[in-house]
Amino acid sequence: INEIAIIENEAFEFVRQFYEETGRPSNEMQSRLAAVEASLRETGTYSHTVDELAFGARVAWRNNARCIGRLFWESLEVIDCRSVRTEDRIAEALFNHIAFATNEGRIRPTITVFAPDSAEDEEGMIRIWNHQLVRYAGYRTAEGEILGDPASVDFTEQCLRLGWEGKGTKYDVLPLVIQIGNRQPRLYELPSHLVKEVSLVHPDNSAFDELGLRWYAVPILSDMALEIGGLRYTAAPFNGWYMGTEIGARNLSDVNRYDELPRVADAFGFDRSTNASLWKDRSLVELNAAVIHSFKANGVSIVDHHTAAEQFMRFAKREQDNGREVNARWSWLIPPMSPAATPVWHQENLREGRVRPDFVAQQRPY
Ligand code: HEM
Ligand SMILES: N/C(=N/c1cccc(CO[C@@H]2CCNC2)c1)c1cccs1
Repeated sequence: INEIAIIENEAFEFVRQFYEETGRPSNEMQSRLAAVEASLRETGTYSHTVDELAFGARVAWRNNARCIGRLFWESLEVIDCRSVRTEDRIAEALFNHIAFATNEGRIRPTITVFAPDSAEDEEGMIRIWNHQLVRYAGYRTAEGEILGDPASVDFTEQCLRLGWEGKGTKYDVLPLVIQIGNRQPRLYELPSHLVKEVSLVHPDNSAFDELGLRWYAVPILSDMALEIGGLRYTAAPFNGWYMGTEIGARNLSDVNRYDELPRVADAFGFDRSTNASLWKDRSLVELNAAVIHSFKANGVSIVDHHTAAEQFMRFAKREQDNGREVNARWSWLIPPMSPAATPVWHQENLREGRVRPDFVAQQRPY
């Protein structure tokens, strides 16, 4: 019973926020509140209207303390797939998400929302096992080395266990793994024409191009839950565009990721015998410059960390002007490269609290 009371509190708070923030009449709010209460009493759950769902997804983005890209929260494209109930049709919807969001490179921030874990005719919770819809495999080799992305080793081993066979290259795109309830998870290879990738080249140094570095165009997070008004959407993949440092200062440069800084340094002839040459810093700058240059040259949306930081400051100001508190975690909002050279670094009064709607981490399904 108290579980229903908790859902009811969250539901009423969300419905009130929806009607007030969108300027809908209060008499309509009252009748909506009564309908939600009746549904909770009869079935222990309720359903969002399409407008409530879209508003909730956008506000969840606006609320997330760790996102630097929130200036554009109102333009999120919301695809309602709550009626899609088979693995095959979920896979089809995910293919459509990739194509729609990629948009030939003019990336559209998009979320596809599948049924919540409390849906009435539920056949079981829907989970996408992938961390992101597009990501590279990581293989532990016989010599104890890792080929590909070390961050993907566990998931890759699950895919192999479930019957997938990778090509065994450094940049193998992983399959989708979709599970409903505790049924056998189903695997779906991504059609290659859907997966846009960017080969990384440097504007001033062709020796860099010989490194053969590349990355995929669109980051589509698929393992977080979207919580709105007491309902939990356990499969709600969402994408924006990349901030360059994610690829250049973490994914390709972390020692426990692709660890490419030594090879970048050698392509520029930096002195790697001493820290004092700042060869790692020089390599980070050149690698990140190559990422931004290559994405733009290929017409793929990307934002540099200075522009992204300025956009966040504009977002924070606009929220304050609208009388809303900004939910923010400083340690995530500063970029991993030249953080003190961005205005976010010097922003003192950033606070974080528990807000809803929001995106939340969920337990790994494997
Ligand atoms: C439009 C361009 C966007 C940019 C440039 C951007 C940038 C970022 C960056 C750099 C991070 C930190 C990631 C990390 O350090 O690993 C982040 C976190 C996050 N972003 Fe955004 N974002 C964008 C759009 C979105 C959208 C559309 C959503 C959801 C609708 C979203 C939700 C989140 C969430 C939930 C996190 C925290 C993830 C976690 O806790 O692991 N972002 N964003
Ligand atoms: N640019 C992005 N970057 C990320 C946003 C959220 C999470 C991540 C990856 O998070 C991993 C888990 C925690 N750090 C790495 C990356 C976006 C992905 C989806 C929408 S925007």
